[in-house]
Amino acid sequence: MSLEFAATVAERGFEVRLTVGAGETVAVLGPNGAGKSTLLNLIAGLLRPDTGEAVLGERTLFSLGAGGRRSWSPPHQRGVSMLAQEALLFPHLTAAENVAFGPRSKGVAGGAARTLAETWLDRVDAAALADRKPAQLSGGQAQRVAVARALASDPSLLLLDEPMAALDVSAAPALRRTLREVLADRAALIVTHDVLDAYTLADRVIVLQGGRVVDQGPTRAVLDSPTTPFTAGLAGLNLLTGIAVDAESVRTDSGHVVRVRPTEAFGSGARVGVAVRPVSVSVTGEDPGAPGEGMNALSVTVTDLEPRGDLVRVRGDELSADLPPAALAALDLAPGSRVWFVFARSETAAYPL
Ligand SMILES: Nc1ncnc2c1ncn2[C@@H]1O[C@H](COP(=O)(O)OP(=O)(O)OP(=O)(O)O)[C@@H](O)[C@H]1O
Repeated sequence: MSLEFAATVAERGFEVRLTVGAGETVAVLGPNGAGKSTLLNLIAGLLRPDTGEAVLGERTLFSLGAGGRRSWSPPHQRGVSMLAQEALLFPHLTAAENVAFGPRSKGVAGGAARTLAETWLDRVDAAALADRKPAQLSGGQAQRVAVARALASDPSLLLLDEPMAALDVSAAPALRRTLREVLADRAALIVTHDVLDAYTLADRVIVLQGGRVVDQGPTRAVLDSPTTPFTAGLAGLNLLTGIAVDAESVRTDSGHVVRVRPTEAFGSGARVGVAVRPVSVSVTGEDPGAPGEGMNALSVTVTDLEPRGDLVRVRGDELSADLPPAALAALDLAPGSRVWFVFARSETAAYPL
């Protein structure tokens, strides 16, 4: 079943229109305060928008026009299930009783509800946990049971609010695998801060910022060619923005001319983005002079240094470089150092914004 959604909430500066196709999983990305929880709460019926309309399959979730027809379905009549960061199971019920609770409250008889609960627990690899109380479950196990509970009521749309966020890193991969299976043929929206979730679980991503959709499209397309600094940061890419001089060079907003891999995707004068991986950027303390045809050398002031795994990220005004610690020691870098960031034209991807 598909979702057509449009809503405004003036108090929060929220104005979003989106669709989720039948069987499609859409990841919702965005910085803190972007409106991700607001979006889920509007769909779930926990928050009423000022204006807008949402239709899930044949069902109108709300229709609140200025003047026109006004309707509003309460949360339990929406065919929507929400999976939160915490499993939020009823502590006095067993895992199976927790899963059976939704079907029971819709009138499914005890035996049938129990069978349904066992089927769903089995689907999420939690059959062995059926008779345990929540206090006897690990965080990952409890979240698995919560997935079964969310699906047992056969929702038309599943909402997931950072479902892996509260789990320790060792429990997250197994739950991600389970979600990958259960989301395969299901309409779902997943709010996440983790780009891995977007890559592994979502067909499409929507990027929210300041209550608006600032970017959307197939996951790979959005993350490979980011149009906002936020999306570039998520994708682990540098994003330079500027105006195309011709098919192979771009004048960045700060006035550098960058040679890019030639492309026919835009003409001169177009507004473009140039993505470069930080590992493709090297740093030198000596003025490289005029670099070769295929190279770029940008004079940069170092703003900060941040350890990232085996590498250190050196941030400059508009670009970052990831260097091994030994290379860094040889350069004697500190915030305020003047250096040159060097990268090959062949390591860039330029695209219209
Ligand atoms: N209960 C509330 N009353 C009024 N404004 C709110 C309320 N909750 C959130 N807001 C505001 O609405 C905007 C969107 O917040 P929201 O919680 O939806 O963002 P988010 O993307 O989920 O952020 P985070 O990643 O921090 O959870 C923010 O400006 C926030 O301050």
